[in-house]
Amino acid sequence: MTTATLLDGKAAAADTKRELTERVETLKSRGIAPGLGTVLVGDDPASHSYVGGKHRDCAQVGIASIRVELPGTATQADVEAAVLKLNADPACTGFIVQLPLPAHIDTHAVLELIDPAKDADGLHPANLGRLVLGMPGPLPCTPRGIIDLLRRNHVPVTGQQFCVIGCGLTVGRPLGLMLTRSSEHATVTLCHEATQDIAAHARAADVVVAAAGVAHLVKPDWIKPGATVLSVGITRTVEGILGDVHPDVDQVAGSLAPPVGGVGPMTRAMLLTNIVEAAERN
Ligand SMILES: Nc1nc(=O)c2c([nH]1)NC[C@@H]1CN(c3ccc(C(=O)N[C@@H](CCC(=O)O)C(=O)O)cc3)C=[N+]21
Repeated sequence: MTTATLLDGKAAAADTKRELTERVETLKSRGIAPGLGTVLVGDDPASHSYVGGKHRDCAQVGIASIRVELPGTATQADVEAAVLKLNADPACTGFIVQLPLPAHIDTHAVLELIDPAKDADGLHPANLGRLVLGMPGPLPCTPRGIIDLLRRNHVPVTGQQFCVIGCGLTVGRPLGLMLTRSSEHATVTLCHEATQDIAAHARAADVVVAAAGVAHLVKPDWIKPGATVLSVGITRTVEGILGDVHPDVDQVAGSLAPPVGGVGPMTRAMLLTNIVEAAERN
């Protein structure tokens, strides 16, 4: 039995960061200093580790970073005040509010307060609307990272059949929108909790994207031999990180993005790309 070719997100992210370092130099020579802001609420260790990674990335490519941390007891008004402050801060050219926010916070109200021109996640309603309309603007980082990872590995997209499992705000939903744009023109089946026979949809696909957050959901017999598979969702257990794709899928797939070192590093690289592009637009 053969094993799938690795879709190496770490290597692709390193290439992206090299390209961005040059663009940041050019911006600085024109007197523009890009700066990423992050708003982190509460003390979830995973969120702290992600945000820490984002600031390390910024330092690598020469982007300044502004870190705002609020306690888990922060009120709606506290979180909204932090957003308004970054909107007004000229040193911050783009920022994100790390999700998920604590349950007592109205996430949509917070996202809607972000200045759309500083929305580094592409999750403001105006920017999601621009995506639907095919207008230029910041794009959600994980779907953008998925498409870029496929492109850098010469995996065909146009005309291909995609099965996207999970239709959350940060991955599945915007990925479906991006893949069906005229620049990609893929055919997409978006599956979710109420889908009957997800396995049958997956078996019909040239590319399967698993972003449901259910450990080992996608089994080897769900995959058409030679298909491309991306394991995006993760579940943290005491034994370690489990992806949405069962490890034995490696024996059937043609290429595979693993749950660690796959799409994650590309998500971070696309955040930097959004920051640089926003600075270039202004
Ligand atoms: N407003 C907002 N925007 C996001 O983009 C966002 C978010 N909130 N909340 C959480 C999810 C998750 N996410 C990841 C980013 C990088 C890795 C990543 O770099 N992972 C490393 C491993 C890191 C580890 O060990 O945990 C890897 O795959 O090699 C993972 C997950 C961004 N998200």
